[in-house]
Amino acid sequence: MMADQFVDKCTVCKSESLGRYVKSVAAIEAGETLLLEKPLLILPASGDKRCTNCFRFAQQYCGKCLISPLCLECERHSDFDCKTLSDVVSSKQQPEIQVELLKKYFATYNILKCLLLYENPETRDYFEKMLQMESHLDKRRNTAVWKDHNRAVIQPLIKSNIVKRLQLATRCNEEFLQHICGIWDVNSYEIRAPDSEGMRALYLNASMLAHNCIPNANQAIDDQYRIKIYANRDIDKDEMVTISYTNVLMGTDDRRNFLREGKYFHCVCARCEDPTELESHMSTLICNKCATNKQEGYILKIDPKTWKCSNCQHCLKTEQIENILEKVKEEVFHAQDDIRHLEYLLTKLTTLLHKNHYIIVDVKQNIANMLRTIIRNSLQRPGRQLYERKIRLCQELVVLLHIIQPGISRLKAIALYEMAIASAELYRLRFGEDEISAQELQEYLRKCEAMYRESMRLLLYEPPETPEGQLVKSIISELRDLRSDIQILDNPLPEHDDE
Ligand SMILES: C[S@@+](CC[C@H](N)C(=O)[O-])C[C@H]1O[C@@H](n2cnc3c(N)ncnc32)[C@H](O)[C@@H]1O
Repeated sequence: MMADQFVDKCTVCKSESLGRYVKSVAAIEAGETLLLEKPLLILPASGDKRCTNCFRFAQQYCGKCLISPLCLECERHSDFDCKTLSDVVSSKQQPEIQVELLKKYFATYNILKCLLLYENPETRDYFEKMLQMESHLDKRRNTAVWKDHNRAVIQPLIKSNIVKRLQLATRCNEEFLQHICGIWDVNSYEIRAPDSEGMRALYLNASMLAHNCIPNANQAIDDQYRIKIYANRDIDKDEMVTISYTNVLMGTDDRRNFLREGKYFHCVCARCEDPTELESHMSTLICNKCATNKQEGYILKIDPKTWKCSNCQHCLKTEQIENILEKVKEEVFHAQDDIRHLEYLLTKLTTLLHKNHYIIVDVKQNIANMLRTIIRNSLQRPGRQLYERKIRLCQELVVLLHIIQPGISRLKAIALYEMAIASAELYRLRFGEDEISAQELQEYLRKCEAMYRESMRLLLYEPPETPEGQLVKSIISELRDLRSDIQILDNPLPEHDDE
């Protein structure tokens, strides 16, 4: 449970607008580890009931304390938690603990886990540090999320009488419990559960990093739920160290909404403030007036209410754009899982949206994923068009990622890896059909080798026990095969003389 500190090159500062944030006090090189930290606590995602011992889905309760959720395979959980809770639950003191209420509103257990940090003298300091985290209590007061927590967690917890028996009893009023709920909503990281679904983890130090949509640091979580923060580019002395709280493949409106609704701030980073999103055009529409006149015009958001063509100055209201996007999203939804339909839609949408628009990128990602499955599961060798299409999609994604994730990027590494696999297969196929010479094949395979190497370079800083870390092993094995092919092409076997 020990919380590890940031390296000496980082320090925690405070400002009016950001609260606490992390800054570099010396130059940092791309790839340098800035923090490796164990979680303070892991909790299920909202609506899930997970085993408090192993985090698989829970089907029963601990036979001793009666309220800790467990899976069918786990019989025990933390000795301290179990003893504290069973003492409380089995005590004859009045008013009686409403165990059934706690079970019915099982999210109450998440807050109990936080309160148990205080009960345990060994973790009490961590609990107090947790309380210093930002909860945006005032911005959340009486909002839908506040009311939800009140209904499903806080009131049942208070009515169950359990908090009255804890050492924290006098502090455990609605406001205090809302503060803890807010801390989790604002500061927790989404992590992968054993079944690959999501759960949440809280880290005392990693929670202090500010957000930027083009961050200079990446986060990675290993199989023991430790978080690693590393620089994704060189960071100058006195720069703010930032990570991204959002998905980089979302458009500005969606990123800003996510940050406003979940993290309670308005992002003013370089990407959000630029209507072209640093020329990536991930939210740009095509001006059909200009297109009719065979001109190129891009419709960009120039203020919260207006979108304007960069060429003919034609304006649209934000509601009009929202209606267009709503319809497009519906069409995409109906085309799900049908690769031909998605390809058709893509052709249709490119007259309406920029080729890098986030909806187009999403459709392309869907197609690329389906192609991966088709290529992998084909009994016969898949047709070359499939490989060509896959390569093109990966190339386009890599070009886009150079703009929106310019430094060390996991997504770029994966796209390069998939591009290298498909390219090597395609060139081998073309060689097999006598379409390219041995020398050309060798040149192409060398290009694939360069892609694999670049992919590996981008994944070097990922902890080995993550899917991306494991990918490095696959790349090494692919590289070995590739090099052996290149070598054979260098020294072809002598022609077999049949006579
Ligand atoms: C995970 S916490 C970061 C630590 C927090 N500043 C503190 O003092 O505990 C997230 C909160 O930090 C602030 N924050 C982070 N990045 C920000 C940014 N780019 N602009 C404004 N506020 C930001 C917001 O208040 C946000 O809800």
